[in-house]
Amino acid sequence: MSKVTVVGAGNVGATCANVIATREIADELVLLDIKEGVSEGKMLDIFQTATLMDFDTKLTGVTNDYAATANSDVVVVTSGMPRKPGMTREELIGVNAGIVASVVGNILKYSPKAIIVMISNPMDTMTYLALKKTGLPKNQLFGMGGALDSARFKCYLSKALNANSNEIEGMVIGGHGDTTMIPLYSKASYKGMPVTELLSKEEVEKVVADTMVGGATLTKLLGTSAWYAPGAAGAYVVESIIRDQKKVVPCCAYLEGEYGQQDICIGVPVVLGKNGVEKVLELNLNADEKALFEKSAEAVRKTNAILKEIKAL
Ligand SMILES: NC(=O)c1ccc[n+]([C@@H]2O[C@H](COP(=O)([O-])OP(=O)(O)OC[C@H]3O[C@@H](n4cnc5c(N)ncnc54)[C@H](O)[C@@H]3O)[C@@H](O)[C@H]2O)c1
Ligand SMILES: O=C(O)C[C@H](O)C(=O)O
Repeated sequence: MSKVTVVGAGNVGATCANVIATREIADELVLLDIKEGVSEGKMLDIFQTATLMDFDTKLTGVTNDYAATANSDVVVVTSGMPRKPGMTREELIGVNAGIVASVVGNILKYSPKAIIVMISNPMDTMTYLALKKTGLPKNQLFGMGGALDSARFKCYLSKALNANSNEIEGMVIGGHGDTTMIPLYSKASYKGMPVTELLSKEEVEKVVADTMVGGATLTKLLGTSAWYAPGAAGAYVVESIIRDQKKVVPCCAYLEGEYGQQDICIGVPVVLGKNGVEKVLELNLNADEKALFEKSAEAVRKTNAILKEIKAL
């Protein structure tokens, strides 16, 4: 029997729960929020699609009742404020640091062995904060950003190539920020053909730029940040853990020397299985990509430093 909890029943949390339920990724699913009745209502609404969508995941919605989350195998943290148009993710640090710290403490009281997936923004820094606060081993807590950014990269590549996005390989590493993401176009391919041989330099540059501001573009269109792809990306990483699929997914993992970095959580390809982050894969980056990774890590470190200034760490 597998059990998953999603904390935060807002746009991303409820979408993630909906995908987990409809795809029957877990036997049991709990959704928790501090807003009275919201999780209960959303889970009842999802339950009422069971006969229409043909699934039988056991669903529970609770208001701040962590006892109901006990013995979860995986917990997804989506609680916190989303950005508004014109804001960066980093500006959310002050509000979200307190929320994330209290949520992970509560989760561990009832599910000390749960694999924790951080989604709240600024995600790289929230992952670092949660890891430092809890002292959990690095396999047990990581952040989701690269799965989403890579899905966006493949979406923009498919548009540029006029090709099926499922037949495109592509990965985004680095920080989950408008200026810190690194879409690895040199390694992206369509059916084994490098995209750099299929698109002009200008076309590739546009795909990269669009990917990096993928979240900001949607925030401008929607008035708040996106949820369908973020929620599905959350469910995707949960599935790899619950089903021990060993998928290679770029995730925000704690580095101890890999990619020349120490004491930082940042996006790199990892193997995701029942133990969470089971391995960090070291890609052979070219000189430009290495320089971009260093710059990205520097920016993430700058945001992490704010945690001390605001006394969150
Ligand atoms: N990492 C990513 O790829 C990614 C993608 C999308 C969104 N996000 C981030 O995810 C977060 C959620 O986004 P959203 O669009 O769902 O926002 P939202 O406002 O729709 O939902 C957030 C929910 O968190 C709840 N919440 C707040 N404090 C809580 C607490 N202490 N305990 C439990 N629940 C609490 C709120 O009541 C609300 O329902 C934001 O920080 C956003 O920036 C990250
Ligand atoms: O853009 C945001 O602020 C939310 C999220 O990080 C995203 O990329 O959709």
